[in-house]
Amino acid sequence: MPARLSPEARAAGLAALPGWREVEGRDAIFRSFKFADFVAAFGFMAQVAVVAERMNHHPEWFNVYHRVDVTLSTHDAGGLSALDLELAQAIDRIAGSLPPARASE
Ligand SMILES: C[C@H](O)[C@H](O)[C@H]1CNC2=NC(N)=NC(=O)C2=N1
Repeated sequence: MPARLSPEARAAGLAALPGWREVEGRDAIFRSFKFADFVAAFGFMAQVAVVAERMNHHPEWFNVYHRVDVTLSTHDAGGLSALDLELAQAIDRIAGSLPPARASE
């Protein structure tokens, strides 16, 4: 069973994930992504799904058109664990490998 991060580990982990923010009133982190279009957003979700399944650690997410909102927390630990930091890093790598949304969007 994954353990919740200590305050020090949490602070260090979040410092290494500048695109993510803490969720108000919940021990979780959040990031919103925008992609070139719906197919790119879905391709992102498909790639993340493979990593999440391999880790047995799954995101809470919402998709509308080219946007994907991702929330990470470890349900079994009741808050943030190292698995969330690891999955967030993997998610950022996948998102960074895809074409970004046009600046106007
Ligand atoms: C039974 C299964 O291994 C557990 O429910 C796993 C699945 N994926 C999970 N994902 C997340 N985010 N938190 C969990 O505690 C978790 N637990």
